[in-house]
Amino acid sequence: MKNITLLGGTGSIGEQTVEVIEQLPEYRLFAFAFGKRVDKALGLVERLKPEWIVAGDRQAKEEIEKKISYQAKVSYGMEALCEVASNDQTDIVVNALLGSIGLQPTLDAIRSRKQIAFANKETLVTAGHLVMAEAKKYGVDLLPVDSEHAAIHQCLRGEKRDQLNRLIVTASGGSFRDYSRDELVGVKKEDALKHPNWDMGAKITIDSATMMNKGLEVIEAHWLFQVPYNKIDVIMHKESVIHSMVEFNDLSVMAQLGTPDMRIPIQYALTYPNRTDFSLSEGLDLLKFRELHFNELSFERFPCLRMAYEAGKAGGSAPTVLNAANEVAVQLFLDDQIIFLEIEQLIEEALQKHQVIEQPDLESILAVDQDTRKRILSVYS
Ligand SMILES: NC(=O)C1=CN([C@@H]2O[C@H](COP(=O)(O)OP(=O)(O)OC[C@H]3O[C@@H](n4cnc5c(N)ncnc54)[C@H](OP(=O)(O)O)[C@@H]3O)[C@@H](O)[C@H]2O)C=CC1
Ligand SMILES: CC(=O)[C@@H](O)[C@H](O)COP(=O)(O)O
Ligand SMILES: [Mn+2]
Repeated sequence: MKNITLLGGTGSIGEQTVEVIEQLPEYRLFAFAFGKRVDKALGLVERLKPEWIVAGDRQAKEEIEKKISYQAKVSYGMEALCEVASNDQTDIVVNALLGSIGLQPTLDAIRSRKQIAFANKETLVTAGHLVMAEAKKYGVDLLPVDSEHAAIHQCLRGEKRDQLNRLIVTASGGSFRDYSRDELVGVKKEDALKHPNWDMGAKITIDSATMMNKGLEVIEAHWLFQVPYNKIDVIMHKESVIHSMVEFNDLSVMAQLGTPDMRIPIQYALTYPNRTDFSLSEGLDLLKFRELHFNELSFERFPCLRMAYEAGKAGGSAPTVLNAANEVAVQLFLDDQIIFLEIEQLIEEALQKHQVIEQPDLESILAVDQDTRKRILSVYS
């Protein structure tokens, strides 16, 4: 039996992870961490009865403690998140947290040599150099849950890394794929939240619409697969059937295809290196699509993608600023404090004002992250 600790259990990936675990007889949910959504957490923990529950704050802890129908250890806050991610009983940590808040629990899970199923891309964007150095030191594999990275991971299985030409990451185009720059001016939040192919959390759905999601994924791919930015291409593929591709030196291209259902890559990461039957959705029926489309992505139309490449190539603390500014700007948009196009403006300004620190340590990363957020928020409070 494998004990799973699920961080971000009330989220879109978290809830789908619970559904996957319910179908896997050799796996049990040992611990469940969430933020503020107590009633959602309650419904999920009552299904799988984890021994340990970690809430985001004291209020959520006290509330869930009162409502829960069985005996469980309940704690709260960052220290508890790190403790649960690294404790002896955990075999696999699923990091489905949203945002750079996932950095410290990830480092602690790595240092305790846990298998990690990794969805929390912001952590790799904010401090990829620290995470990968620790992963190397402790011999831990980060098994990608993000669909593009799960695809690349599968395309690379058994291949020699020095025979890789480039990664080709696919992008759906998000909610406003066919809009011109002018048409983006008056877009509504409700429309931005309608992703054409995936049902996901609010933040990543907005990231898809700005194309920052693909930018974050380029940086995530750089770190996970140790590939330089000039060997990572992005291509628009509106159907999200091909999840990504790898080109090798003999010009063979490997692609991974599948129904757009995140439970498939979640199960892949949990069961790796095995594959197990999957019964939660229908297999891919290419005849339903008949045609697959591919288009160029322009940096003029999608400046967030340009900024992500630039920040990734600049390195040091630049991606930390990119990520923190994006997290704050998206939240301001979701809170109706800014319009859609101001998201990219706030990020651009934050990057321009920042003096890049080379090889920042954890303390510097955390300071840059907080400072970026504070500077932007000071204008809106
Ligand atoms: N959704 C998807 O299909 C995909 C998501 N990803 C990535 O996976 C990650 C999660 O995405 P998604 O599931 O959509 O996000 P959601 O917003 O749906 O969920 C985020 C989770 O993180 C928890 N959380 C947030 N802040 C804290 C905190 N301070 N302490 C403890 N828990 C916290 C939330 O708790 P609560 O809600 O209770 O406050 C929630 O459980 C992101 O990095 C995203 O980019 C990658 C590929 C696909
Ligand atoms: C399901 C998943 O992995 C998301 O990151 C998805 O890729 C979003 O789609 P786009 O960013 O391509 O619109
Ligand atoms: Mn993705």
